[in-house]
Amino acid sequence: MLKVGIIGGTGYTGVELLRWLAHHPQVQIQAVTSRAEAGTPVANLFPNLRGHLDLVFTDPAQENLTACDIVFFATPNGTAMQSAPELLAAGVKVIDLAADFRIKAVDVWEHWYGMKHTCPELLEESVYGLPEINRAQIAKARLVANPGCYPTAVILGFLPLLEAHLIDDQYLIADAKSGVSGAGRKASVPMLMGEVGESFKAYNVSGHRHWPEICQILNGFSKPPVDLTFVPHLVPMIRGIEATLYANLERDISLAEIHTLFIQRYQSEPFVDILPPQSHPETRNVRGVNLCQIAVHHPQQGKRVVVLSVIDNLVKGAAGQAIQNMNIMSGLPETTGLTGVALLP
Ligand SMILES: NC(=O)C1=CN([C@@H]2O[C@H](COP(=O)(O)OP(=O)(O)OC[C@H]3O[C@@H](n4cnc5c(N)ncnc54)[C@H](OP(=O)(O)O)[C@@H]3O)[C@@H](O)[C@H]2O)C=CC1
Ligand SMILES: CC(=O)N[C@@H](CCC(=O)OP(=O)(O)O)C(=O)O
Repeated sequence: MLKVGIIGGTGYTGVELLRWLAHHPQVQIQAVTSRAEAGTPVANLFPNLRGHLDLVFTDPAQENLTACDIVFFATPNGTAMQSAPELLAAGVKVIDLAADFRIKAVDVWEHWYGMKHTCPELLEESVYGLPEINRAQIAKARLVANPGCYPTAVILGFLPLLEAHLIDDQYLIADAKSGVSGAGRKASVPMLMGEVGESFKAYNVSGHRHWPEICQILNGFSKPPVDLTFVPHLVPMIRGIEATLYANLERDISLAEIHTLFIQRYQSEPFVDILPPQSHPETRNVRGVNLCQIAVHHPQQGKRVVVLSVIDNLVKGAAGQAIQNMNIMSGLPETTGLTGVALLP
């Protein structure tokens, strides 16, 4: 059994980790922390876990996690970097759901995250935890940087086209929409029902911190670096991300051929599902499951390809992908404890 610790168990990604790990056949949760709720039984705060978990939140400052095999950080940016070096030195593997180890260039990270990195020496070693591109490195990693939610949806959508050099990498557009759980569980006025409900807006159009993350990964498949415009939006739903991706085709190609390219690229990926051409993926069809559904379009058979990509931000965009990474790092079948069907309606 894998001994697992979770730092930040009261947030949305933390409780999502608990929901999945409570029934993971190879996991024993050793500790789950919260500063504000230390001493509270987990099931008191989250009654959906009653009967599934018999744990009490503990104070991270009092918790010794060096006996764990793996520790998940489901904490704000800038938290995992404070304790990761000590855990790694004790032989504990670390999966950070935040962004501390996602960006390789420390100056870029410090610019976008507005703080000093406390262990830049770990940036080279950390592995970007997107199994669809980095499976072999994840299997050997001690430190995994779980991808951001928007980057997961956007990268998986553009990837087959860039790998096949089918599109102009100097003109990429990602128009993405997220539900409010993407902003976390902490109270904030802009996330109130009265502010978000019955409304729809773009935000951070001039620059969102996921832009350098997406570019860093896409640049691995492009020379020169990609020119990407990324525009996030907030929609009045709780879970889900829909990314509509636009690119210009470099040569004549039919929709059937583009579709075949996607099918072949992801044919052995358990958590990427390519829908029939011209489908319209819906966030509700991936709600609560570790899955990215993608469909391709070729409007008017013109020069533009449009890719639609949906995920649940808390599952394939966070906790589910983190458990997928844990399975790979531990030599377990990748789908262990991660199967399920989305709830409709
Ligand atoms: N929500 C989403 O869709 C996604 C989130 N992420 C990332 O995952 C991380 C967690 O997100 P989310 O669950 O939404 O966040 P929340 O704000 O909902 O939860 C944060 C958790 O971290 C704990 N925490 C806060 N500060 C500290 C600290 N200094 N030391 C230890 N624990 C701390 C909080 O509990 P307490 O204060 O009681 O200790 C709480 O349990 C973030 O970095 C986020 O960017 C990534 C992908 C998607
Ligand atoms: C709707 C909303 O606010 N979404 C968040 C992104 C999600 C997130 O938590 O960011 P990471 O994936 O980098 O951890 C935002 O735009 O800041």
